[in-house]
Amino acid sequence: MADPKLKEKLIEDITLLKYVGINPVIVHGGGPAINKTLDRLNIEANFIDGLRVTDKETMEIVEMVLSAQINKEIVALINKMQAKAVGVSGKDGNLIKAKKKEFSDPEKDLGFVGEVEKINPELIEKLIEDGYIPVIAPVGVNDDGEGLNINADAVAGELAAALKAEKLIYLTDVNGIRFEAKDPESRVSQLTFSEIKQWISEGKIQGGMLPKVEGCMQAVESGVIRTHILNGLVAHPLLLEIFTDRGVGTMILKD
Ligand SMILES: Nc1ncnc2c1ncn2[C@@H]1O[C@H](COP(=O)(O)OP(=O)(O)O)[C@@H](O)[C@H]1O
Ligand SMILES: CC(=O)N[C@@H](CCC(=O)OP(=O)(O)O)C(=O)O
Repeated sequence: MADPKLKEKLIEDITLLKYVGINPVIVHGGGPAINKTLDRLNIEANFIDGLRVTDKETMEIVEMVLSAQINKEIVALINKMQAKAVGVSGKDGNLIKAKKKEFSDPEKDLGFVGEVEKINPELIEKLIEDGYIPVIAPVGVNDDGEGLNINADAVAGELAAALKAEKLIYLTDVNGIRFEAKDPESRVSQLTFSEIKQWISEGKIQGGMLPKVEGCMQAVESGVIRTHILNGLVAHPLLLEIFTDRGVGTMILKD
């Protein structure tokens, strides 16, 4: 999504899906954009296990960049293409009820980082019914109405499960899950739950790929029929996956 041309092409394909009767729901991230703004403000970005350490000041930036900047950029692009989009964060309609993410190690405190407690999908269902493409920023809300920063992959998995989506598709910067993370030729077209658990324990799946496979497994357990991890850096990944038999990316399956 950092490449404006690729972003536009992708959004075009999403509007095409809507046009032919499929109901896409977009969950976006924005880690690099948050880092850029923090850098401009001379605030240091810190991560523990791939999650951003989010103090109050950082949370203000996270919410601003995700909900106001990235979200509205995507919404405006869709609307420009004659489709209808509405952008929301987890605060709207209590869409993403969240609680602070706690760790067994009490030394580990990420501040305003949350995990999903409950998705209230009614608002999204209503928007779909009315012909809109919902665009969702991964900010949750706690019981006190405070925003919590949640990994976008985790939100997408939870949301697909709550919506009983037919498909969950993660777009990333590699051609799928690989036996050797750095070797594109070692991509596998399918991976089962037990293989995933094995690969995680052997360190073959790690870093940013972890929340994606976890999201896929959770979605499948909740009734989502197909889950995929695809390369967002090639042309038309969604169309290839949905409308052709070409095996792009990796599909996650139950054993
Ligand atoms: N087995 C694996 N196969 C492919 N990529 C992997 C694997 N294990 C870890 N990764 C890493 O996961 C990254 C994708 O996650 P991430 O950087 O969070 O992407 P995004 O920003 O698209 O969500 C890849 O660039 C790769 O470095
Ligand atoms: C808790 C946590 O780390 N939240 C992420 C939310 C955005 C995100 O997930 O963006 P990407 O998909 O680009 O990584 C963050 O602050 O960067």
